[in-house]
Amino acid sequence: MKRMLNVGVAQLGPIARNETRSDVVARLIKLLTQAGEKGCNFVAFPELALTTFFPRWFFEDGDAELASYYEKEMPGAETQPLFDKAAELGIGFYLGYAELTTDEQGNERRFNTSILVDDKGTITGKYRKIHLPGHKENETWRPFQHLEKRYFEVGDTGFNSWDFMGGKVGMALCNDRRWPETYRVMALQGAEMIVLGYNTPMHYPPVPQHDHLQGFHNHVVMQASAYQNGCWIIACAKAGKEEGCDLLGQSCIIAPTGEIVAMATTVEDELIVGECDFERTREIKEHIFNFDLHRVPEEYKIISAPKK
Ligand SMILES: NC(=O)N[C@@H](C(=O)O)c1ccc(O)cc1
Repeated sequence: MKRMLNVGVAQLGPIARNETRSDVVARLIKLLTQAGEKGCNFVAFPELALTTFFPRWFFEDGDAELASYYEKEMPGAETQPLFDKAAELGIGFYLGYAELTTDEQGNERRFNTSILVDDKGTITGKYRKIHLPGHKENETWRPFQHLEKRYFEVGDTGFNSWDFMGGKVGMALCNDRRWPETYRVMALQGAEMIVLGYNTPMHYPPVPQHDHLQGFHNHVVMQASAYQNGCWIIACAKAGKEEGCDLLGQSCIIAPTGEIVAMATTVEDELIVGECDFERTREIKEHIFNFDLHRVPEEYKIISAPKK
């Protein structure tokens, strides 16, 4: 049997602050249906795909609006229709959302989370974002905030690779994609495809002279990482002008050679598709980056030493 995913990347345009979950889920279902018509059996949605990107605003702890952005169950009442439609169409998917959970001690925990759902509608894998960008306190000098470090804990799942729909698939979220370790830790577990969603502001307040490089940095890290790890990379943006903040588009499918094989051309809801053959990872994994033959981990120890 061919080990292949027909991938749809369902880029989203902006989600307004007052848009309801049900309205957003209707947009996701529309893209999912288009993907089905194009023969896809897997669809990637963005990071925090169910609401506006709320870390751009400062909220006091306990604020009701802040609380409204987290999912207490997955699927919940508003997301169940997405799971139902995907299972009906036989499409697996990746979805990012804000997760609120209660641990065994009764403490509330908040994570920036993604899941892999298979073509039968079963949640196969969960990932909680590890590289949280931004800051914790209200920094009023910024034109907008980036309070992921306030609203989420560092993920406790680690980077994993799941047996998923014929291949080995891993997950990451947004800022994780800038870090080489993200991909290498998954590739060392055999990952053949890494799926990730992102919300990337075009304006980077601490170093604005890099604003024009957002698109370049997005692709340079992912193309190099696809090649260096012999993986497909599926990258899905939430894009466009969201509540006054410009977000990068350029959602893409990157082959294990590092080549971009499909890319979004708008900053709106847009589906791009590509055939991803897991066997193509062998062109890289068995040759130039054959880890067993050519890696020299004895020389890399400093990378995993604890921070001073
Ligand atoms: N949602 C994200 O993880 N976005 C990040 C990224 O694009 O890597 C990011 C990084 C630094 C910032 O100051 C703001 C946003």
